[in-house]
Amino acid sequence: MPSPIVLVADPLPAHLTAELAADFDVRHCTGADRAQLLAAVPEASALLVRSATRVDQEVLDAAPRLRVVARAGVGLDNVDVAAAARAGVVVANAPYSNVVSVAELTVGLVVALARPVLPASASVHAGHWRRADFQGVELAGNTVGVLGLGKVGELVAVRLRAFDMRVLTHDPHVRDDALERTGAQAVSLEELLRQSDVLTVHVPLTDTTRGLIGERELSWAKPGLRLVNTARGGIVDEFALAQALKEGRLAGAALDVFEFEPPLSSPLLGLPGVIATPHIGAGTAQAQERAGREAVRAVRQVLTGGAPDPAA
Ligand SMILES: NC(=O)C1=CN([C@@H]2O[C@H](COP(=O)(O)OP(=O)(O)OC[C@H]3O[C@@H](n4cnc5c(N)ncnc54)[C@H](O)[C@@H]3O)[C@@H](O)[C@H]2O)C=CC1
Ligand SMILES: O=C(O)CCC(=O)C(=O)O
Repeated sequence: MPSPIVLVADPLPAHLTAELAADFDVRHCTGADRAQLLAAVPEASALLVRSATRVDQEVLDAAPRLRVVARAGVGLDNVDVAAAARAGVVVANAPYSNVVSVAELTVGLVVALARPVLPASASVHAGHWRRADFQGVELAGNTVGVLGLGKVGELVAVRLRAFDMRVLTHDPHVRDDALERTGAQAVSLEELLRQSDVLTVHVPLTDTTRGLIGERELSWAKPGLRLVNTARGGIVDEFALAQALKEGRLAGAALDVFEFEPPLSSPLLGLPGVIATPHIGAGTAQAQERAGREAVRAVRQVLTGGAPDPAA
């Protein structure tokens, strides 16, 4: 009997896909466009993705043999989980694989907004020595608002408490033990914006969180707010954010994620005070190894008939 086909649609560590190739027919279509994906998927029993490949009804309809979609990462907004369930396809993600990496990048971005490290470095490289141009603010004593006190939000809160920041949070499902571990105080979304010097976004992108931080919410912002989003584009309205930055109501923003990636037409690109990174929250060797390993394990479990771990 021919080996089941495992289609690798986004880049994963090569040694992990090589391990799978010992038992399955592993085929790669990383960097493929939509038409190439739709042409490759009909034979596949398993599909391995990260965040770039959209697995929607069209892909599922084109894949009658598909048994598992394994997401080497956390967010499942690129997978139509309900449609997969209807089609009897298991969806597995890697919920703890990269949360430390995302939290660490977030803290780095919070620091980089408070102290203008990036423009100062560019200036020195350009041959200048302008110490007075790069005055920042101390984080100690500032208030950070953590929007979404889940796995990443909690790690961020604990790390920023170590900077002597006061931590507020807004999360409709917040658990008491998370508040205890972080020392965060739960407030309404409006209070979070009114009181925070730094707002950091850690909610998933869903129908209810799309546009959660828009024009109205930014009108509540404490003057000089610095905003960090390492969760998903689409949660923060990019046009409303650009307007608030242009009007000087916000002091800066750091974004790892954009509504459309790459964000070629984002109003935020080129704005002073905006730090932009190319969705690298999970971009560490350790996170990629863990996420890839969990995804590969899920594929193996489903294709060999073991009980799969459900998506979290
Ligand atoms: N930049 C990157 O490379 C990465 C980004 N992410 C993003 O980070 C997000 C968060 O990850 P985790 O912390 O692991 O998820 P999680 O599921 O552990 O936590 C999310 C939290 O958001 C809360 N929440 C949901 N709706 C909310 C709302 N309307 N207002 C306030 N809080 C709300 C939930 O109650 C939960 O506590 C992921 O969904 C993913 O999109 C995750 C990994 C890598
Ligand atoms: O590295 C990736 O695929 C993106 C990570 C991510 O955004 C996630 O795990 O939700």
